[in-house]
Amino acid sequence: MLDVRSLEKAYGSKQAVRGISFAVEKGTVLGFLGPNGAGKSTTMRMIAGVLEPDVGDVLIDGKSIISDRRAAQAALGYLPEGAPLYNDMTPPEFLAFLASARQIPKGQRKNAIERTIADARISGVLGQRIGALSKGYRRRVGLAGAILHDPPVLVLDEPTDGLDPNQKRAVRALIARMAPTKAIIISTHTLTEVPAMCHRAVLVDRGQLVADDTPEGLARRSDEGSLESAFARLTDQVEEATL
Ligand SMILES: Nc1ncnc2c1ncn2[C@@H]1O[C@H](COP(=O)(O)OP(=O)(O)OP(=O)(O)O)[C@@H](O)[C@H]1O
Repeated sequence: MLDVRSLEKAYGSKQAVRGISFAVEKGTVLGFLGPNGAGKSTTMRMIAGVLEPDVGDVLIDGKSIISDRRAAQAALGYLPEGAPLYNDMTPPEFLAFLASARQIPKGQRKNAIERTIADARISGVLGQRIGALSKGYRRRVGLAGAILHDPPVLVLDEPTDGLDPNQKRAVRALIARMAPTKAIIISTHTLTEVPAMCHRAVLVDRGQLVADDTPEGLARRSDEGSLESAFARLTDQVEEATL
């Protein structure tokens, strides 16, 4: 359902992504892990079609993000890092705006917005301006925007960032509910939530993929058998290089 092929991206002389490939099938939640600066957000932005790769392509539901971008983006929901939102709008105004931009048929918009408000658990803040919401609620409104058109592929850059434990649990539950019918990629720095949330984990380091395994398989690659120690071992050189 999502096919990431040999992506490369440089910012000037900085090679941020150096040939990343992986595929995600329907029913899979993939944790996209790596240290700060590993290239996760850059890769996710290329998958979402907001940043053009220097090399490579991404197929979303069979459509190329390069040569058939509109069709590919129609099959994709993307929550960017620190999601940009329209601060003067209320959440329903924002969702109505997106429903129109996403060309959801007029007769289906009300239902889509109501379903999304319930799924993202934002019914308590519908009358408030997005700019006045707490960070956690803004994150959930961003998530609502990503799932409004019920896309088969979701790319979520740190969806639980800034949420309190209850909200984190609600987002994890929402992802679990959506998982059987979608291919989902989630980046997170909270390794403890990976086994609970993800079927597979891809670890990137300095722009390259260094592991692609189940969370349990990844954890077994360290002597201690924990995800934290496997993460440290597999990305160790970067830690030393930056000390
Ligand atoms: N717009 C940009 N211009 C120049 N360099 C950039 C830009 N965006 C990212 N980089 C660099 O590219 C590399 C990869 O950054 P990226 O944000 O993709 O990493 P990340 O894995 O998402 O990191 P984090 O976990 O800190 O969010 C880093 O070295 C970063 O400094």
